[in-house]
Amino acid sequence: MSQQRRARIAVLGGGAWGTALALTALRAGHATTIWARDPATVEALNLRQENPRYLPGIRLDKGLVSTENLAEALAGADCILAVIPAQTMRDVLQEISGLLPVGAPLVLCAKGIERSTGRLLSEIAREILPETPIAALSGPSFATDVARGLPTAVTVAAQDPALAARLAGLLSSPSFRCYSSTDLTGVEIGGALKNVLAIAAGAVAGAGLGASAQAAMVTRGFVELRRVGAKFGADPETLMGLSGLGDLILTCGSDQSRNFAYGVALGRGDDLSGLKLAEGAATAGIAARIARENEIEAPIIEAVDAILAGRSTIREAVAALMARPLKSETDEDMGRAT
Ligand SMILES: NC(=O)C1=CN([C@@H]2O[C@H](COP(=O)(O)OP(=O)(O)OC[C@H]3O[C@@H](n4cnc5c(N)ncnc54)[C@H](OP(=O)(O)O)[C@@H]3O)[C@@H](O)[C@H]2O)C=CC1
Ligand SMILES: O=C(CO)COP(=O)(O)O
Repeated sequence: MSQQRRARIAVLGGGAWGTALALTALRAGHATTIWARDPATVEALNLRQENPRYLPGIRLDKGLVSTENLAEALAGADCILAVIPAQTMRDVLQEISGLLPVGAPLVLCAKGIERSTGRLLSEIAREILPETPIAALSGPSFATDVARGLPTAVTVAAQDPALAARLAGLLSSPSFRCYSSTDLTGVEIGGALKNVLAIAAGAVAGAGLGASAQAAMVTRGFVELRRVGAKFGADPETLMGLSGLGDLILTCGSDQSRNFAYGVALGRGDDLSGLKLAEGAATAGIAARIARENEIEAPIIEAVDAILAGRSTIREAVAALMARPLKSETDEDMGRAT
């Protein structure tokens, strides 16, 4: 879909993905303001066209504006991109309620499930901002690739098909292609759970268990992602798309993924403190709980949770996975995957 008129876009979050998405909005022709809470980041974005903390070494396009003032960032915005970690989303949405321009859609760009409640980010947003149209953006997209202008495709989902299509048109540019979807839940589940599976794949790599084990882990992990998705009412086709399978392919095999890198460190037995944001570490426990409470078979997600919680070692977890009762690879349970 072609680019739409010049709009005002507010991006909440001056991290790697917030900065990269702000660049895409700018490149799509929109007046774009980043809200960041860190004064040094605001100054670097405004005065030096760089974000040394989160995108070191990347020269940013001219024209990006940043502010520490939330009301200033949101004033007159036609669209708001929420790009802060999933576990902080509730607090930030509470901060912006009362400041949002009427009718301006909120696009959730974080990938995770709220640890304390098991809620998807769209559910939290609807709870706090009942009048605001809600959408989500997800898919295989490393911030550094996007900031460098490398070709990238993602999915933008909203329950209202017209809103999804409008946002896809608004945010697309020659190097950033947005597909639209009405399966908001599916897109959110895919993005949240692939992070947990990327930790599993990284742990297998870090523990030196081999490429074959890694492929098996990703494939069987994808079955679990589809099972959980089915329980939430996600369309299986969505999970086969950019936000499910696409993002798994990207993040389960690349050190560029912070979740994969976290898993590698876990597998090697390295110190995990000081690593970059790995959303899967926060989502694993709640994803495992959701699976248990809904009687969904999700042994890999449960293993990641058990390892992170110190209840199991990687070798014990892998041995337990290998010792599970033999079964058919596919059957009639949920999209034929078991
Ligand atoms: N990086 C990527 O390639 C991609 C990331 N994502 C998703 O985007 C989300 C954000 O990731 P990303 O930008 O990479 O993370 P970063 O760690 O790079 O940046 C996080 C940003 O959020 C800010 N922040 C953290 N907590 C709060 C808070 N309580 N209130 C306000 N601001 C806060 C940080 O501010 P401060 O510096 O002050 O701490 C920082 O600006 C994650 O859910 C991630 O999964 C999705 C696709 C790609
Ligand atoms: O979600 C991402 C790419 O699509 C980024 O992955 P990481 O958060 O693992 O770096």
